Amino acid sequence: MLDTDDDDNEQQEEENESLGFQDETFDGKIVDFYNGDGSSDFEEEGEEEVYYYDSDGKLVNLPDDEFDDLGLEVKEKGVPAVMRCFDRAKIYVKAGDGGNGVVAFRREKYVPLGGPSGGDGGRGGNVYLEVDGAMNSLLPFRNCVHYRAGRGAHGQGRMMCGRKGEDVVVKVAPGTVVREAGNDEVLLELLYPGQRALLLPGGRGGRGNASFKSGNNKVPKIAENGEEGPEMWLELELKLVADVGIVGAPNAGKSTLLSVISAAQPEIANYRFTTLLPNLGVVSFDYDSTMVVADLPGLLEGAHRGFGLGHEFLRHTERCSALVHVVDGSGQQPEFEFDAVRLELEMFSPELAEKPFIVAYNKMDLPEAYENWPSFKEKLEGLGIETCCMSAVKREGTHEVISAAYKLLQETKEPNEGFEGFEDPKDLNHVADMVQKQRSSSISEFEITRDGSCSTWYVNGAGLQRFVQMTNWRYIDSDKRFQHVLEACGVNRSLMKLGVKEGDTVIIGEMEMVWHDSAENSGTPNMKKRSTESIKWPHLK
Ligand SMILES: Nc1nc2c(ncn2[C@@H]2O[C@H](COP(=O)(O)OP(=O)(O)OP(=O)(O)O)[C@@H](O)[C@H]2O)c(=O)[nH]1
Ligand SMILES: [Mg+2]
Repeated sequence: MLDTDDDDNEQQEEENESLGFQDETFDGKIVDFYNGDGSSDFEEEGEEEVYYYDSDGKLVNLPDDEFDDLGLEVKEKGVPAVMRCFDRAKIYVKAGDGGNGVVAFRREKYVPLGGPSGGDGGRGGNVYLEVDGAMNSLLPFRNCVHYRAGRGAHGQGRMMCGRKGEDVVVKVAPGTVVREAGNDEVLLELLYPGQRALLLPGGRGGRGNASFKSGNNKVPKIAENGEEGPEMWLELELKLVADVGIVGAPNAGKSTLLSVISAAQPEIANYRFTTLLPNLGVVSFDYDSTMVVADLPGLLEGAHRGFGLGHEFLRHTERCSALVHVVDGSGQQPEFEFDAVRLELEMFSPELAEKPFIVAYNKMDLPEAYENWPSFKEKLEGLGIETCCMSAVKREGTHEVISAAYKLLQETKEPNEGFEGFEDPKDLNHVADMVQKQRSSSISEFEITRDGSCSTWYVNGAGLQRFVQMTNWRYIDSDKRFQHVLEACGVNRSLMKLGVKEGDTVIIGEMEMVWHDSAENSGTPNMKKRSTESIKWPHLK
């Protein structure tokens, strides 16, 4: 019998550990932060200390104010991986490179001088972000982090242009906020199923020699490389789009309420933290009036310090217009439980605490809840808080609760507040427009810097770097065109003004060049590649 108990205990401990419960043996006694009935062991023993996990994972106690001074990050501790990953993700996206153009000449019987016929390369594939209504988390990004669009096919003879690269469509959940990694500025808010944003346009295909034909040069032996596709690391953050959020302590009956009022089937069980990820349900009253309700994980006293599941998930309520606060009436002190959860909401964000809410006193079918109800009601009504009682399991009073929530919603809701700008699908492409604008910057905009030893010059300019990258040095005429462009856009002049000397190194984009004061046959200043092979400069981005 004893053995079985021990086994059971061990199993429970393991479960708790994986769930992030903060029961821990400390100084030989069991410390339980929260007893589930609104009381805590510290209080019963008259202790005021705060316990936290230090860097070695040991439980230490500290007075409250000193704890705050420490600024410790304990939130993530013990939070299950599934919870940590479902609403934040970091992904890499890259648009496809353009295909290369080719040099070819038409050779045909009875067509003696067929002329250049090298086709252009195909455009690289684009990267799109699309809202998938069936997704409710960002968990798929745990397994797949890199998204690359296909490269365009190379051009071919007979004026044949290359095929366009395959697009990549990254599906995200409704309510996903997109930022560039390391930058707080929001790039996109993807709210409604079906919304699609062009994020990165594919690289342009390189031109084949047919495109270079001109009156001066009727047999051009030149073709371009395809343009490299832009790349980016993105940070995705999910903020669920719901009208009403159900909050409350663990095991209060939040999921049961959602299952009764909507067709959602969240997991319901008689233990704390059954719900680890928020669930959404659609409540419909009649044909036109529906509202989306989110059932959130349980909130504990001390959640802002990382107790229980922490309170990170509360940001999903930021888009809710109203809250339903479910209180377990069968607990020993429902008022205490109510206050503790309210305090956590306030600590998370003052705006959240200011959202209109109603209190749903649950489990009225149990005698202890029934007995406590009058005093609870009296206390909250004294504070001017709207309170309803219900038994979610027996489906009694739930309609009143949800009707009251709907009424609150009607009073407060401002449709799509703050996101009107993104409603127009054209606006969703503003990131792509920005990337495109950056890429098409003029080659005459550049800046010249010089390193400490004075013999290396760096020419920086997006347009110029792109030109260097697209120059295909295998073709004879490329070098000539390169020299001509440098001359025309003023790089040579600027370098000479700054005092460049024979043999100095000039770095443009990924290319390393050597400066010559006068070229062998022309007598004009010139730059030559360091070797016949293109030398990629490793430190430059
Ligand atoms: N007697 C009674 N039990 C209820 C009632 N509502 C919920 N329960 C029970 O309370 C337990 C917890 O219910 P859940 O709906 O999982 O509670 P929760 O608030 O979602 O819990 P977490 O997800 O763990 O935070 C389950 O065993 C339910 O059957 C009720 O009105 N009366
Ligand atoms: Mg639940």
